Amino acid sequence: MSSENFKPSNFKGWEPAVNTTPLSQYASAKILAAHRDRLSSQTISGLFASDPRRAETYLISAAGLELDFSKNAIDQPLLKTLAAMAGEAGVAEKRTAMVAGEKINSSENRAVFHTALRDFTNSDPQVDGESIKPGIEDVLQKIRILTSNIHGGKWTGYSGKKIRHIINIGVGGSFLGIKAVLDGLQPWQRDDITTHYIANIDPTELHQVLTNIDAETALFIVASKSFSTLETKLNATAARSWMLEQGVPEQDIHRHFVAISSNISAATAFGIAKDNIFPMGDWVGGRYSLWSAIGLMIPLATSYAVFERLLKGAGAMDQHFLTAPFTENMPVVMALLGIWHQNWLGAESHAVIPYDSRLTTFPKHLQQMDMESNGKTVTRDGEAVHYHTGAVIWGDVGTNGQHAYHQLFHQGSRLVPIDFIVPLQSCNPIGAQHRWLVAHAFAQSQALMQGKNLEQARAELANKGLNESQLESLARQKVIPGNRPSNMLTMDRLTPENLGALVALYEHKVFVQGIIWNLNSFDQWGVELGKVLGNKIFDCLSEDAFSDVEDSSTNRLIKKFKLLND
Ligand SMILES: O=P(O)(O)OC[C@H]1O[C@](O)(CO)[C@@H](O)[C@@H]1O
Repeated sequence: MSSENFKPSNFKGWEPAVNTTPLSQYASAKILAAHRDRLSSQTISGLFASDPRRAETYLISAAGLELDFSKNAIDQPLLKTLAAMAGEAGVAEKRTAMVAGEKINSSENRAVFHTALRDFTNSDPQVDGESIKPGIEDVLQKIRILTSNIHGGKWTGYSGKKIRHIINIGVGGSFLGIKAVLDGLQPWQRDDITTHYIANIDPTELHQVLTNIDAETALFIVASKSFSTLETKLNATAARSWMLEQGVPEQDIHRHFVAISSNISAATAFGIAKDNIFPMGDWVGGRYSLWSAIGLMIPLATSYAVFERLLKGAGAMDQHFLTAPFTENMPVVMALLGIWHQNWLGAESHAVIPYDSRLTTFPKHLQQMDMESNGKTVTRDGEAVHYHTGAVIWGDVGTNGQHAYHQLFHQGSRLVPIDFIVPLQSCNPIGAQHRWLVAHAFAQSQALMQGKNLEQARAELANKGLNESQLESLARQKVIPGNRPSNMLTMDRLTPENLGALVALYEHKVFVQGIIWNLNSFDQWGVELGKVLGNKIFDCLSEDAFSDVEDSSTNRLIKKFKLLND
């Protein structure tokens, strides 16, 4: 499907004008359409054949990462035009505004300043004319002290035993980033601490964690920027009750609960001791908050030094993002390629496939970071968009995917651009396993590009001795179109620094795309309606008599639930 076929007006109540040129507010968009026509007669393999230096030309190194984007159907004129569009959209100006602490989250009137949390330069980040550096340093110091006290046994549970189980209670941005990072930091995790997560409101999750910990050695971290998230509040209340049931004296419960929030009064009202609350500024967005005190579990499960290395890696990517020209800027180039694929070539999703088991949760973190940021259809100025915005982000680790959905990548009818993420050295080398893993990653991107034509398929089958009539139909089924784009993102090893840079890379990619699509990437009004209706339906499920909600399907479901549960 090309973008021209996208007809949002098929959806009632959401009828923006459909423009035949996507992003036509930019002069460069018209030229991009011409580039698409020009390049439609080329293949990626053909571009390699005509340029022996292609692999070096379409390569960016920054902050320990290397992006090889040569296996995309792009050339220099196209790249320059895409970069010009970023210029027209005001990416540079917005980038400056972000790191100047301006309130670019206009609908919530907030600054977007997660970069200040990992800024190890001599700059003085300010919000509302006030330096936020002293506050950042105070919180880091508080984290450092708690980490040292827990590891050193100075902070113990009520019975004097060392803390052995740390449980993060938080959801969305107060969960996914922490889990993605801690999975990545597995070689740096302490042996004497086990980490657990309670995110979902599903009681099964709570049950599974509570049956695997021991109250005397448990520390719960209630992570909630707003301290109003239903899931987190309910789970924290349940965990508190469970601790009391296990015999933790009420007066000692504070030794088992800490919280992170920008809503100190709500955390205090919940019963968290004031000294145990780690504040965060409202200038940190939830999905960008792992760098703040929300990431507390990271140093607790590893060490403060590792947390700092993670921050420094992200800071190095920030510096690259802030200074490199657009055509040599890793997040900008990834953002532009994404927009090219979504808006000009009709891709609807984007797959992220890490070839490292430690990055299993990373695509999930990206789903929140990207889809909650750019899953929008109204511009910053309240106008309906006339183009596709955020892609469906998905993925899982290779090689598992090769035995599942990679078939669709190779022969499916949809275009799915892919980021392969490959650490070139393993932290857990066993035999030739890692060499095989990397071989498969490289082979996937090569196969996607090269494909297999009918002649090749015929020749293969003829070699196997198939006769003409058997051969023809089978050969067609074995054709692999090829010419499918992918990025190869490599690093020497998955170190704390490289992991920090990787997460920051995608944050900036999402930022750039949001600017070009003219969205406010920092609010999430879409999730609110479900919360409101959830409250209403909860009342219906709980009350003896309930007045019908608007549709008969939901009414029937409510009645069925009540029949089974009341
Ligand atoms: O940290 P909080 O305030 O509990 O919010 C959790 C998550 O809920 C959301 O607001 C919406 O689902 C996310 O943006 C956020 O990360």
